[in-house]
Amino acid sequence: MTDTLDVIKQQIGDNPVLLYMKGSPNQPMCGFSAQTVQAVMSCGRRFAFVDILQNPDIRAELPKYANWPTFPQLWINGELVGGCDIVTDMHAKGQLQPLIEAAVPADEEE
Ligand SMILES: N[C@@H](CCC(=O)N[C@@H](CS)C(=O)NCC(=O)O)C(=O)O
Ligand code: FES
Repeated sequence: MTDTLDVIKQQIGDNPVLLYMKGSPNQPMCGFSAQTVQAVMSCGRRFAFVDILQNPDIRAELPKYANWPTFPQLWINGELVGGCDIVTDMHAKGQLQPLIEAAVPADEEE
């Protein structure tokens, strides 16, 4: 349990933009994850992801740590932004792009 929490904290701390999702960006395994990853990808910056279907321990522990019951979860700069509803809404309002651009400056891209 403690180990899983350490892994989660490290992932969140190490990655300025991190998406916990079902499946992968190229092969999302749920419509909520598909919509969310599409919004994140459209912002054109590199981001990390964790497939929680491949990591049942994280699937079990993260909702408690995050105080957020479902997936996907988008974390930016160590803070939970939200799930599919919030992320797609922010994207529609033009609020997601500036947030991601600020977290991952273009000149840090490879
Ligand atoms: N309204 C939610 C939809 C996400 C959702 O309902 N996710 C469910 C089904 S994919 C979930 O993660 N359930 C817990 C689980 O599968 O571990 C959002 O905005 O993210
Ligand atoms: S896996 Fe069934 S709604 Fe996401």
